Amino acid sequence: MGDEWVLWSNGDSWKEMRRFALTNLRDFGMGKRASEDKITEECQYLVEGFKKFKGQAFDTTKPINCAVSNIICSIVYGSRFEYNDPEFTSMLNRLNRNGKILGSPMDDMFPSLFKWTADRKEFCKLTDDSRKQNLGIFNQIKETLNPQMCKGFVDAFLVRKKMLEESGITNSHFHDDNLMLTVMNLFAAGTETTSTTLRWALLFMTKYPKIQDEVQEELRRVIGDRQVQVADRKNLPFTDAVIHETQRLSSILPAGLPHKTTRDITFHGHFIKKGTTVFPLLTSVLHDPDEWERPHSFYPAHFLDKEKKFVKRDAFIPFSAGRRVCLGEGLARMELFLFFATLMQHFRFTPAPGVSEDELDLTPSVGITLSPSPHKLCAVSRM
Ligand code: HEM
Repeated sequence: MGDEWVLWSNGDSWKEMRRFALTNLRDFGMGKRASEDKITEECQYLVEGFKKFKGQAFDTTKPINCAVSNIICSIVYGSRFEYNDPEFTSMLNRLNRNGKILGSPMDDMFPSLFKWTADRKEFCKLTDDSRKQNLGIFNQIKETLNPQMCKGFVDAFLVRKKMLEESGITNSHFHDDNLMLTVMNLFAAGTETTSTTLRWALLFMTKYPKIQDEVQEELRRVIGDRQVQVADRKNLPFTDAVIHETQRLSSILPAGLPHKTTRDITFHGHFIKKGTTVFPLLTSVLHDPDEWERPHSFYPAHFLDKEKKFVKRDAFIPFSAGRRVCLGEGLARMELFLFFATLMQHFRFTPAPGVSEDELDLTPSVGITLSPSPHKLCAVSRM
């Protein structure tokens, strides 16, 4: 990844922005109740979106992207979008295309050559369009800004910026560039990852109908027809194990995000010079044959003990670990659980007519994340 695209930043600016994002995301959505309400509300829109296909085969990408993205939009901007709003769809289309470009081997491994490619030009144009669109949204937010009633992250940032300016502080990290960078990073980091994981989960359920049966049976027995809640998770060990196994096997960010060493270091006997770019290969842990009984199969029992109770595994690190661990882990886990369980309650997922379960292809398509190859599924209503 070219240096200037590194997610977030380093040093004091990173520290301050990460702290502010965590506090405010907690206030506007990552706090358990607020985000649960937002996701629950969005679950209903997603179910309606799926119902529109009346059991016919369709590509799940768009409705899932919209639902997931709406959670981050309501936290960041303070409101959600309709799935067919052109402002929203253009935002998502640019994000998807840039995800593909950023995941190309050229960008990841040869950033200096990437600078000269046509993809790079397209990437810059799309990023510029997103910036302009965000500027428009920020201006609208500024017009109605009420410091006593912040609706989302952007409001809170603008209020803090104004407060610092009024007290004469001119060199703070709360400037327009950091607002733009943070909002674009939250939007990118919070959409494609969770949405791709959900699409893998539905594909696995379609390919392995007996596992789908077991999830639906557990949901029927424990929840019935009512809306599933985060508090139900502890009573749904099989469903929880299926979600964890989806994240483990799909390993959507196989090489994590690149980091630079801040000093010379010897790691496992290898000397690494200060300033070296390091890729933490998450897949080497998520698929490690010394850690997992069936590293390359979809095997939810990895996360169940003999009594079929859920068990945590140390080698489960799809969100990475350490100081730079995914900032949105809590939110992502909540989204995955509520969206997945709700979809399982409402629909039976089957392959498109004429396609057998065996024919469903699990070869990933390479982009900034590893996503399922293009495919269609039928969502047959169960309620
Ligand atoms: C299934 C969903 C997700 C997965 C698998 C995932 C995974 C990751 C990984 C592996 C990293 C890199 C950590 C490192 O640098 O070592 C990361 C960073 C990050 N993620 Fe996530 N993520 C997910 C969802 C989200 C969501 C919903 C948000 C939105 C709030 C988010 C925001 C971020 C941010 C801001 C960073 C950069 C943190 C920093 O550098 O301080 N992620 N994520």
